[in-house]
Amino acid sequence: MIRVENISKSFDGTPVLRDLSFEIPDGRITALLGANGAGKTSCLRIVCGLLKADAGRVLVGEADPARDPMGARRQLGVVGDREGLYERLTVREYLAAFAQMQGLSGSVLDEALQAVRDELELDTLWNRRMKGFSQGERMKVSLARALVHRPQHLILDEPTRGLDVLAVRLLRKTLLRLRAAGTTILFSSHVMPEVAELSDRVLVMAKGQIVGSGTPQELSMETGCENLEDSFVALAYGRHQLAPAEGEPA
Ligand SMILES: Nc1ncnc2c1ncn2[C@@H]1O[C@H](COP(=O)(O)OP(=O)(O)OP(=O)(O)O)[C@@H](O)[C@H]1O
Repeated sequence: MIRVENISKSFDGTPVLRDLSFEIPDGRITALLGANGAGKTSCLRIVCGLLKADAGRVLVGEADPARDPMGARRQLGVVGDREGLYERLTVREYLAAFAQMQGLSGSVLDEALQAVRDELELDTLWNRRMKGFSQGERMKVSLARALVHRPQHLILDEPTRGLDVLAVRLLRKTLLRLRAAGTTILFSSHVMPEVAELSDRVLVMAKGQIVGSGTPQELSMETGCENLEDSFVALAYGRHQLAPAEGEPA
């Protein structure tokens, strides 16, 4: 379980996260939705221990990333939205280095590498240097890196951005398999059909606060809207934004 308790964060005196609290249960896929600038990435970076909150506390399992970064990192896999890869390394070398940093060695390391190679269909990329990798290839490597140490918790910031259909399907299949195995999954996205299809629970964020949470169906009932996109607009921007644009059918 991931628990966020009363987190606040400001940049240069401007509040970005305001007394934010929520829980992410095990064995479920939770989506974090919010407008551009709502604070999703800042929130995820705090959960991962990459950014320090001004106030409040996070628990990843039993570990607080601010006080016990190594303990939290062992239980966390992270797929960020703007990360770089070490382009001179082959995929195998890169994943082996990360797995070693997580304390894996010997036959355990070899088995972990083989497992992500098979699961993420990395055979043809395995011994290639990563320079020039396409967006989809980079996503596969990022996901493999996040999963190589079999973490209980997985955090993904806009994981499908720029991916083609097959890459999205592979990601979706992987997330569903991890959910079935009990993994705690939190991802941010702007793609409503994907969120509606994949997530058990949705958190809607606006101006650094949670303004709605529940299953997509619960959010529809709460807002009286037919679909997740309209529910999101009503919660995040206000119902007046649901009025049809000029030229659109009412
Ligand atoms: N390091 C920083 N320094 C100053 N301001 C920052 C910093 N990081 C984020 N911000 C600001 O905090 C606000 C929230 O940004 P954040 O990236 O968390 O939003 P987001 O919901 O992930 O947005 P998007 O959907 O556009 O990626 C924005 O106004 C952003 O400009």
